[in-house]
Amino acid sequence: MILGITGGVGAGKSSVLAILEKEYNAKLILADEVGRELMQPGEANYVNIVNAFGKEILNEDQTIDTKKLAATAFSNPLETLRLNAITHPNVRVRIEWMIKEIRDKEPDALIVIEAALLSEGHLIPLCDDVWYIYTDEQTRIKRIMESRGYSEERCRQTIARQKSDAQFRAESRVVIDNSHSIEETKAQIERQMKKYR
Ligand SMILES: CC(C)(COP(=O)(O)OP(=O)(O)OC[C@H]1O[C@@H](n2cnc3c(N)ncnc32)[C@H](O)[C@@H]1O)[C@@H](O)C(=O)NCCC(=O)NCCS
Ligand SMILES: Nc1ncnc2c1ncn2[C@@H]1O[C@H](COP(=O)(O)OP(=O)(O)OP(=O)(O)O)[C@@H](O)[C@H]1O
Repeated sequence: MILGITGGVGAGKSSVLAILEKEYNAKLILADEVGRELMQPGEANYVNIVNAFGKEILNEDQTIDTKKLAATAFSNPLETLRLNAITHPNVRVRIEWMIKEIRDKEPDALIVIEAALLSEGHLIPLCDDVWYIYTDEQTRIKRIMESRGYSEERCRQTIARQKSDAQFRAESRVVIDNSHSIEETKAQIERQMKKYR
């Protein structure tokens, strides 16, 4: 079965993934990691990104400077759409390949795809179920400030740029509330996993 995991920055997606891997032997696919891999020179998205955003985004060694790309691509919504239109189709194709590879070795594997942009990347149709990892905003901000040293202002800005709580809920079937202890989150995961047995 394929499970999609989505949610905003610092909501606890990675923490839930770690539990699924350790306790349920899940095979993990991280969409952002796939996206970054496909931006490397010689990979499927490299040339199109450089053509769209210019040689100014390159490092001296010709790799893409992700900070420069982010500054241009996230400067306005149209540029973001442009980047997503270039990257998402190949990300999806690569993820479909990864699923096939996992299933060739282990037909009954639990496969988990993690993406904040699960719906934008057209990854929801690949999933048998979708979980939204929810943490109340105040707790998220506190955790991100502590773990990543971001200012409160930067946390709020990032959250504001992402989809709203209502949007995430609308595209998911299950809500995991990670606002409390990790043990409480584990118990919710266990309840869900029991339903699939
Ligand atoms: C463009 C990339 C390389 C920039 O990486 P970098 O580590 O420098 O920055 P990071 O991701 O932390 O983002 C930098 C800043 O941009 C903002 N930002 C990130 N993503 C988005 C977005 N989609 N829309 C608006 N702002 C965004 C962040 O809030 C942050 O403040 C990176 O965001 C990336 O790889 N994006 C594509 C990922 C992808 O294809 N995922 C697959 C989804 S299906
Ligand atoms: N239930 C919890 N109790 C306390 N701390 C938690 C809990 N869940 C997650 N955290 C901590 O909060 C921070 C953010 O969690 P995590 O990295 O899992 O979020 P994320 O959704 O993967 O974020 P991003 O999308 O930015 O990668 C981490 O430092 C993590 O250890």
